[in-house]
Amino acid sequence: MAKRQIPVIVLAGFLGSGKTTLLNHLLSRSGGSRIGVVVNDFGSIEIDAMSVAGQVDSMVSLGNGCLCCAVDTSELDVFLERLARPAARIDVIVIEASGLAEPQELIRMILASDNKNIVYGGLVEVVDAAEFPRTRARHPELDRHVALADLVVLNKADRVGEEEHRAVLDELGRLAPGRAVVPASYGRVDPELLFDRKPPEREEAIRQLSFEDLVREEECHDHDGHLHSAYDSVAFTSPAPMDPRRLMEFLDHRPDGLYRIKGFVHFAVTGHRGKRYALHAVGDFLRFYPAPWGRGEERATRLVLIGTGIDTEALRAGLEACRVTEPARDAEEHTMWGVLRYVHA
Ligand SMILES: Nc1nc2c(ncn2[C@@H]2O[C@H](COP(=O)(O)OP(=O)(O)OP(=O)(O)O)[C@@H](O)[C@H]2O)c(=O)[nH]1
Repeated sequence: MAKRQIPVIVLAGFLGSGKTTLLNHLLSRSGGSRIGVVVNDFGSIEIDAMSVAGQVDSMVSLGNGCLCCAVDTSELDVFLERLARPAARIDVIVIEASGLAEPQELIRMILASDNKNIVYGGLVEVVDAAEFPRTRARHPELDRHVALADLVVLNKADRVGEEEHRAVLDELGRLAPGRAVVPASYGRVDPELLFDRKPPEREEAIRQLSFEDLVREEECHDHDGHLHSAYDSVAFTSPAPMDPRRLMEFLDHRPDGLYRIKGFVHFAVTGHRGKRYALHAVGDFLRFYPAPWGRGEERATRLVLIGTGIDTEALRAGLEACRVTEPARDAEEHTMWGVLRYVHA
């Protein structure tokens, strides 16, 4: 009997659309299936790797740079090999691309892989319902990403009204005719949609795509047209706690081009020292998510800022100015009020 090949699914979507959230949902709802995960961060701190729940033995992380350019087929193969070895007992592999990756490059790499144990399993494109019209206007290449998708997840349905939702759905229908578009909130899709999707016509579509992609391989290695070529990132780490008021001042005045912030913040404030504040900014959206620090986890702030036309040195200096450098007692609780405004969903 032929050995079953492990499907490799590419999970893509623009910065902050909800890929890690969807991945965590899949991991928590995988039932008996074992999911191998490859995460890829644009910044040099592996925030995504730290945000993927409970993955230790079946996750590999490729930090610093988009997978589509920073890694070539043979390097990706090494990681896929690790996950696809029989001892790992993996049923499906999900590659979470960075929010600025070119999905077609990843697909091309998977199709060009020498690994006989894996097979390309499709592209899932996550779309942020609230941001899509604006993001698309700035990055028309997103239309192409949506058009390549086998499944489009229209995420953050909770953030838009009925009319806006319908308009984005219609637009996606035009961009990816005949493709499944699944509305979701917090990435809560039925895992069956991803793991068990093999209608015959899809295989044909993939074959055509592979041919085109491989023929265009040379052109594709000119990365100037890639989404990430216009973006810069700042990675900031500080063992010193952050001053909540100064940090809020910094966040409230973040420049327009600074589209995405993610990571964890350490505050030395009475009643909050034991909490790791996950921070997410996506466009105008800003949220903190407090959760206890892990046992033995180093208390430090680790942030990645990603944007276009940003002054990276000024941003770094701005964050450095938020550090509490003088050793003192914990700050009083009311200094956290500005942060707490952004805690509830
Ligand atoms: N309101 C709302 N927020 C969501 C939803 N899905 C994700 N988020 C929030 O959006 C932010 C970004 O989510 P992530 O899952 O980190 O997005 P991502 O695509 O992995 O981000 P990058 O890796 O930076 O590209 C987080 O604050 C999430 O909690 C949703 O359906 N509704």
